[in-house]
This record gives sequence, structure tokens and C-alpha cells, in this order.
Amino acid sequence: MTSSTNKSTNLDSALANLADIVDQRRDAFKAGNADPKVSYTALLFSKGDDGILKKIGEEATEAVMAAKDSRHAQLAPEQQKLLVGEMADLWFHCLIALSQFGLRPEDVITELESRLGNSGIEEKAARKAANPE
Ligand SMILES: N=c1c2ncn([C@@H]3O[C@H](COP(=O)(O)OP(=O)(O)OP(=O)(O)O)[C@@H](O)[C@H]3O)c2ncn1[C@@H]1O[C@H](COP(=O)(O)O)[C@@H](O)[C@H]1O
Repeated sequence: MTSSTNKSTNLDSALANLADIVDQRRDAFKAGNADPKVSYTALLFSKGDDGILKKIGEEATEAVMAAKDSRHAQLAPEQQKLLVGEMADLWFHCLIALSQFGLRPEDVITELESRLGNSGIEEKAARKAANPE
């Protein structure tokens, strides 16, 4: 597996390039120029909000199950490979959802970057204090 000190790919550009393909498929599908029988991406867009969001739930569950399997197998390489595959499926379907809602992975990266250095514990405590139930 790739370590954080051995980054062979540019994460930003990899996600942006895939999002470009997804957006192109979305626009082509809307224009009647992408066939859901040929393009899996077009097939997802043909299912609309509910179909796309349902798929994220399914892929998230598959990723959780793969992670449990990998832990059970003490992170054996074959199980780790399956887990990476399931996480890739989940990320891909998240890109489809972002596209469906007119958003980009850059929006998510900007949000994550804005949180850098902010303690999650402190952020949650401040939110609770501002909105006590
Ligand atoms: N990155 C992906 C990608 N990742 C996953 N998938 C598809 O997502 C689906 C995963 O869903 P499932 O888990 O339900 O698949 P499954 O396990 O085969 O099905 P089940 O047995 O669980 O029912 C599979 O059909 C995968 O092929 C993807 N399909 C497309 N892409 C990218 O999107 C581009 C455009 O794809 P098309 O629109 O199909 O041309 C491709 O060139 C790729 O770069």
C-alpha cells in the first residue's frame, strides 16, 4: 500500500480528472448523447437523486464489510486490496452524487482544508454550546 511519505499520485488532480469525466457524462446524458446501456455513469444519472443516493448507502456498507473482513484477516494484503477496491467504489459514487448536485471534489477539499488545525472535539463543543437542545 502507498504510504503518506510515498505519494505517487496527485490526489487533487486524480479526483478532478475523474470528476471531469463524470460531469461530461452527466451533461451528455442530459443531452441524450450518453447511453445508459453503454455507460455505467449515464446509467446512474438515469436513476436520479434517489438511485444515486441509494447506491452510496450500498457502497458504504460494502466498504464497512470489507474493512471488517480485513481486520479479521489481520490486514492481510488480499483483504486490504479488496478494501481499497470498495473504498474506490464509494469515492466514485460520491463523485457521481457531487456532480448530480452541481458540486465538485474541489469543494470538499476546500472544506477539509478550512478545517485543518481545528480540533474536532473543540468544534463540536462550540457547536453544542451555541445550539443547546
Ligand atoms: N471509476 C469508475 C468506477 N468505479 C466503479 N465503477 C462501477 O461501479 C459499479 C460498482 O457497483 P457494484 O458494487 O454494484 O458492482 P458489482 O459488485 O459488480 O455489482 P453487485 O454484484 O454488487 O450487484 C461497477 O459496475 C463498477 O464498474 C466505475 N465505473 C466507472 N468509473 C470511471 O468512470 C468512467 C466512465 O465510465 P462509463 O460511464 O461506464 O463509461 C470510467 O472510464 C472510469 O474512469
